[in-house]
Amino acid sequence: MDHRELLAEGLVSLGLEYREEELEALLAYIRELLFWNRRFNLIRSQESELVRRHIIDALAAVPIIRRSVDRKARFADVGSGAGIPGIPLAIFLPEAELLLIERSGKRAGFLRSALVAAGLARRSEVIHSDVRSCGVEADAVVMRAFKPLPEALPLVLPLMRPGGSLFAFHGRRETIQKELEDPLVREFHWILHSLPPGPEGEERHLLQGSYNST
Ligand SMILES: C[S@@+](CC[C@H](N)C(=O)[O-])C[C@H]1O[C@@H](n2cnc3c(N)ncnc32)[C@H](O)[C@@H]1O
Repeated sequence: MDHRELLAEGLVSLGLEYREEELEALLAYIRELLFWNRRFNLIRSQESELVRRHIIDALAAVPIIRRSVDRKARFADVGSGAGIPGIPLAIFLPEAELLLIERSGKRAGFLRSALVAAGLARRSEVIHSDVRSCGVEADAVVMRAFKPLPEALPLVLPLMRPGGSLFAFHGRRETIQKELEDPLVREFHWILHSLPPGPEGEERHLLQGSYNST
């Protein structure tokens, strides 16, 4: 199957309706990623796994995010790397604003090109910075394969606007339970969503967190 067919199959399996322009934007992003990947090794998994392991995984969160975040919200993808989950999500959240925070210069360079390729340049920005010093605020923070929650929360909390949400892509429930025992993690209110399993049947979850500082 080619990328178009894999994307169409994955979107149908998620029950996510799509328009041709969204599929084209994803394909343009994939082309840019594969082009840069030859030089910079942006994604570790096989090219054949890119769609199912990374892009469909990110898009599985779209229905949950659409239900719980304002459609004009500003999102920050922390430790965006190759643009996952921020870029696929922004393609399916057409009124959202997107900030991609990435400290690696070569990845930030790729991300700038990818935003143009995917037609997102008008409502998105790459922040080439360590998250500790990025100085931005967002209504929703998304992160995937960034750091375990006890390490990540002190870094992302200063970015979150009052009443904001955090969406952390996660794997096994057992690992999540351990992270939820941490004192700072326990100060958040969490909703645990099960996502469809990965290509090898791996457990996938989305943790939705909110923080009440009062
Ligand atoms: C394992 S990659 C995950 C990338 C992507 N989110 C994904 O799911 O494929 C982690 C990324 O976070 C970035 N990163 C790690 N610590 C960071 C920090 N303190 N500030 C900004 N970016 C950071 C790394 O440069 C790397 O690109």
